[in-house]
Amino acid sequence: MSNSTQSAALPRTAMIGVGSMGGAILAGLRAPGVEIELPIAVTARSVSSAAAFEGADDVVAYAGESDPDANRHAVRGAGLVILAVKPWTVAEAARGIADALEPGAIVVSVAAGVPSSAIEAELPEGVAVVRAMPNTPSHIGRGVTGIAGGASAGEEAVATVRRLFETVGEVLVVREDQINDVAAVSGSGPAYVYLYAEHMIAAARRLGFDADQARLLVQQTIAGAAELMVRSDDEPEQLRRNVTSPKGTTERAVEVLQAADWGDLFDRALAANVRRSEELERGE
Ligand SMILES: NC(=O)C1=CN([C@@H]2O[C@H](COP(=O)(O)OP(=O)(O)OC[C@H]3O[C@@H](n4cnc5c(N)ncnc54)[C@H](OP(=O)(O)O)[C@@H]3O)[C@@H](O)[C@H]2O)C=CC1
Ligand SMILES: O=C(O)[C@@H]1CCC=N1
Repeated sequence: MSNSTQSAALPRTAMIGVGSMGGAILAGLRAPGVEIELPIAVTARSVSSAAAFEGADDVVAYAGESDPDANRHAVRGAGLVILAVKPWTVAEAARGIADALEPGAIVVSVAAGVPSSAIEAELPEGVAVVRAMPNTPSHIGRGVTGIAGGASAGEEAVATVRRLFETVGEVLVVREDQINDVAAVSGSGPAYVYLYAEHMIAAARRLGFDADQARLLVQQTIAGAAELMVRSDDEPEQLRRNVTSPKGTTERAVEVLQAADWGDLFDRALAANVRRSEELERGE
């Protein structure tokens, strides 16, 4: 990797689809201090989604509903193109932009269950395809993204995509056959945390706290515990033991929780997630 690849501003970037995930990456890219050639071009299907960017000087938005060539307009002049549409529409989106892509463009797909080969089949020679599996905390620069180059992607393309996702959090380069596992752990992971938060808030309310009180107690507990885990050299198990005084109150609650066999529960949940990626790969 050359020094210029490491230090240069990110190239002009187009984002095809700017919903939950595309929007989170975009928010991270628009944060102060991120060096990227502007404007970032984004597309949505509906006029109402694109209208959210009216008046922005760093983003230009197109809507397929009013402009059938929206995606093609967006990718013109872009060195990086992020496909952030639903998995079952990725191949069609790639086909639609194929002849408008800049030579040497890098196409990054964040879709679950869409192999790079399926995207490469729609694109001209010389376009590098990289898979990425980010997560929504990218919105605040705290994402984690697994990336894997397809057969068309050389080291430099993977390095550029790495720099892209490093602007919105941490990056792990993996083999493409590990992307489904990344989706199961960290791509979907925030949902598991929010599910835990939902249940803790509901349980706190049943103890008698009002909605604001319950939200404050649970939100700050999760945020504080997560930040402590990130900053500490201790493993989560030790951090748990630090809370669990012998013969104390935590011990009793943890005993109840452990009885639910979380190991088996998480094995089954992650396996179900991976199976869904495999179904998507088969077009189901
Ligand atoms: N959500 C997540 O946490 C994660 C999602 N992913 C992947 O990200 C991808 C997008 O998921 P998500 O963001 O949740 O989905 P959303 O439904 O939130 O967003 C989809 C976006 O695509 C737009 N869109 C639909 N069709 C087109 C089209 N033909 N051309 C341009 N834009 C179009 C939609 O526009 P409109 O708003 O007008 O409908 C919307 O902006 C999926 O492939 C998913 O696997 C990966 C990791 C995590
Ligand atoms: O639920 C999904 O399919 C996407 C992929 C990972 C997170 N969200």
